[in-house]
Amino acid sequence: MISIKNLDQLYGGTQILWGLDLDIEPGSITCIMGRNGVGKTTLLKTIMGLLPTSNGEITMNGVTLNKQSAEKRAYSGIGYVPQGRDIFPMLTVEENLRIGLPVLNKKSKNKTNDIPEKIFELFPVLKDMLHRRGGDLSGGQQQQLAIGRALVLDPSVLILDEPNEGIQPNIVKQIGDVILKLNAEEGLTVILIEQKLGFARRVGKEFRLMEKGRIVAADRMDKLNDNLIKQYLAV
Ligand SMILES: Nc1ncnc2c1ncn2[C@@H]1O[C@H](COP(=O)(O)OP(=O)(O)OP(=O)(O)O)[C@@H](O)[C@H]1O
Repeated sequence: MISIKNLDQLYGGTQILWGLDLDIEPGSITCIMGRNGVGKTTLLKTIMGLLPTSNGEITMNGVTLNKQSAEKRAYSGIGYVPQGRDIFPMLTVEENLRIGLPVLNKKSKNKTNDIPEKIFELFPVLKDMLHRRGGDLSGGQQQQLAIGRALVLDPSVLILDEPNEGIQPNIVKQIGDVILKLNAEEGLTVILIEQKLGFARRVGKEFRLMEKGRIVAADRMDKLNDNLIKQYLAV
């Protein structure tokens, strides 16, 4: 479904991604893993169109994304939850969630002013906190809001950049449960950067290990062995 071929990415004169190849199958949950600074976030931002594609090709369902804006990619069904969440702190939870409605309405025949009930079923806390400002929520609640906001767009692919960074274990568990449920029940394709091995093993079906801007190992999650961990993940 998403296919990346020979992708280079540079910041100014510094090359970060080097001829990177990556295939993401529909309905998969793929953990992108690797030490700090290997280019994981840069890869996700390039898939999302937040960085221009320097060289190489990114396609989704056979359509080339290279020249499409991030907004167009969101319309095409790619949801993105950035590192650090990026919710609007001065807007209420409801206002944060409503931001996705114009995209949803453009995609579907049934126009709505209502936030899909599904979001509140997945994250009940968002209903309880509907009128609170985003900035007043805890870190874990903000992460749930950021994921909820991405899901309002009804994406077919959800991209998450370290969703569990700095979040308490019970909310990490809930986020994992939501990812597994959406994947099992709706076939949602998920790509996430994950540093926590336990979470990656529980939720991920596939792994891709990165080093120095390249994918250096790719397999099913049950094949992530101690040698690979030692070589590419241990610090
Ligand atoms: N806007 C930028 N301008 C210049 N260099 C950047 C920029 N953003 C990231 N870099 C550099 O690109 C390299 C890859 O960064 P990136 O954030 O993609 O890595 P990462 O694997 O996601 O790391 P982490 O696990 O620490 O988030 C790093 O050396 C980083 O310093």
